[in-house]
Amino acid sequence: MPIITCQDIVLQFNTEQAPIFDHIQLEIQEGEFVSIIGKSGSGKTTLLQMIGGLLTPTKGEVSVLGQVISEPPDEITYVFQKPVLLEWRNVLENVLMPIELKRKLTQQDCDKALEVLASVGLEDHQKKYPHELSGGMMSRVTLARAFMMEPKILLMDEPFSALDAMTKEQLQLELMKLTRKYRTTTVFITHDITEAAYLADRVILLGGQPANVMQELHVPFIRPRPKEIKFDSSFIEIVKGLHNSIEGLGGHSK
Ligand SMILES: Nc1ncnc2c1ncn2[C@@H]1O[C@H](COP(=O)(O)OP(=O)(O)OP(=O)(O)O)[C@@H](O)[C@H]1O
Repeated sequence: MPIITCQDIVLQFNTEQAPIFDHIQLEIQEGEFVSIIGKSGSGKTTLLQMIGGLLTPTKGEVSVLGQVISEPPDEITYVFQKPVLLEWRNVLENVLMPIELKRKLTQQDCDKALEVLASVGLEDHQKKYPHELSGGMMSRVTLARAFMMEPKILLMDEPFSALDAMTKEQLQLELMKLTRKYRTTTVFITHDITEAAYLADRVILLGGQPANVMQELHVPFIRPRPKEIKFDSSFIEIVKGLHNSIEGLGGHSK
């Protein structure tokens, strides 16, 4: 059984506007890493919000673990483009926050937080406050906090788009390791086609008006992947193919 199912999704924000989606059908399997690409305005964020239970479709259903959802399910954690950290809490306290919102902290929680911080290279920065961190470090804290809850499903909306190329590459590797370690099903929005193909088992291209899935492409390399695969000729062919598919759709590129 798929862990996420979008069945015949239509979404209309208001009656004066045309629908955004045209009966979208989508299934995501447990443990799968799916990247969503598409031109600006093609509905990537809106689709992610529906999967996350933040928006309800006008027609059709979104199911998570076999249950039709009407609110954000507990199994889902969201990571946004801009790191959202509490300024008055240090790195460790920010990472522990989702647990604290649910229950009293234990020593095991602190040990776990330190372990997750170590896996994103922040073991020596746990006492720092957000204003003392670089953009890449803030993204790492956000990643650590997301994995602290060991979410079954992680929804990520352009999480690395504001980072420089080297930091982005490092975070891609860390994300790949963490999703494997915790067997996290991940849906990842990006405008970076190389990033989409590098991280994902499957790339989904949204397009059209109203939008639908225009192409689904399985990336035939075992994960986790070394970063050098980006220079492999068969990988480059995949990226080129996706690029041409997006170009072929018309509309605005970002
Ligand atoms: N709250 C809203 N009310 C009305 N229309 C909306 C609303 N939110 C989004 N839209 C419209 O839905 C469409 C899809 O928007 P969405 O933000 O999902 O696209 P996107 O592919 O994520 O874009 P980008 O790549 O620029 O972030 C756009 O035409 C947008 O104007």
